[in-house]
Amino acid sequence: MTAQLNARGDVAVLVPAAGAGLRLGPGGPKALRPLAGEPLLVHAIRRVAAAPSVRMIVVAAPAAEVGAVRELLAPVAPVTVVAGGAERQESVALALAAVPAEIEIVLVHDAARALTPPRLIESVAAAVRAGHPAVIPVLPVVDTIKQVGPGEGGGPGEVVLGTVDRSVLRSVQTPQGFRHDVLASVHGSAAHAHTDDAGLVEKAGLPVTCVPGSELAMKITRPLDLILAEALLAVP
Ligand SMILES: Nc1ccn([C@@H]2O[C@H](COP(=O)(O)OP(=O)(O)OP(=O)(O)O)[C@@H](O)[C@H]2O)c(=O)n1
Ligand SMILES: C[C@](O)(CO)[C@H](O)COP(=O)(O)O
Repeated sequence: MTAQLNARGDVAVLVPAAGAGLRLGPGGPKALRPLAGEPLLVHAIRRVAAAPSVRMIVVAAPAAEVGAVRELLAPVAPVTVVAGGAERQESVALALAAVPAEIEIVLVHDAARALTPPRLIESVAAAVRAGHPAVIPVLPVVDTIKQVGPGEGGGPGEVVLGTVDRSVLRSVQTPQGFRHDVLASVHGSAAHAHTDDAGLVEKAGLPVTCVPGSELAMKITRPLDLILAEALLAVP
């Protein structure tokens, strides 16, 4: 049976959580590492489940942890847990296969963006509901961005080839939202690896619409991010 939250919701949220977390340093799978005493995945799922549009959550867990993740999340929210794959894209495809056809809006959301507020989930879902086939939350880029290449003579070090106009660049977050048929079609025909799901939609020539992202949706990637996330949790 499909685990359901709000039966009147029209959104399924896929939560890829099968990554190793290599950039976080030694330890278990990232989604299961603690933040203020609870696994990152628990923080993430609690916030997803609090978004009123969400009818179903599918978590892609590390293959060896499927049972443990089911037990961990049982008191948090009704979730479907599947085994993830070797790459994020594969984990998303495996989770997508568990979503029934009648759910028309599918969001893909990293477990690593554990503090994403429910209102961002709602705003992405609303934009898909309004007719956009693919929607991403974005933030402006704050650093100056340089394009670099190998130095002369192929020696060590890089040299700057140019400065990119940052006013046209955006930092991309999750959840990314899609019409179910669009996401299924681009994942079904994906020939190349992409770092996000919207990349597959772009490749298929469909428009991807941006909505304002949130600083709270930061991706916990490196050790400093855990410290920042803990500080953010302490903000009333
Ligand atoms: N094979 C994979 C790889 C990643 N992910 C998930 O995709 C999200 C974004 O990935 P990232 O934050 O880069 O996590 P990791 O791949 O675990 O990080 P690293 O590259 O440092 O190992 C995470 O929630 C991660 O668990 C996944 O489900 N399956
Ligand atoms: C999907 C994503 O979070 C958008 O910013 C990001 O691309 C995932 O990062 P990864 O390092 O490729 O897993």
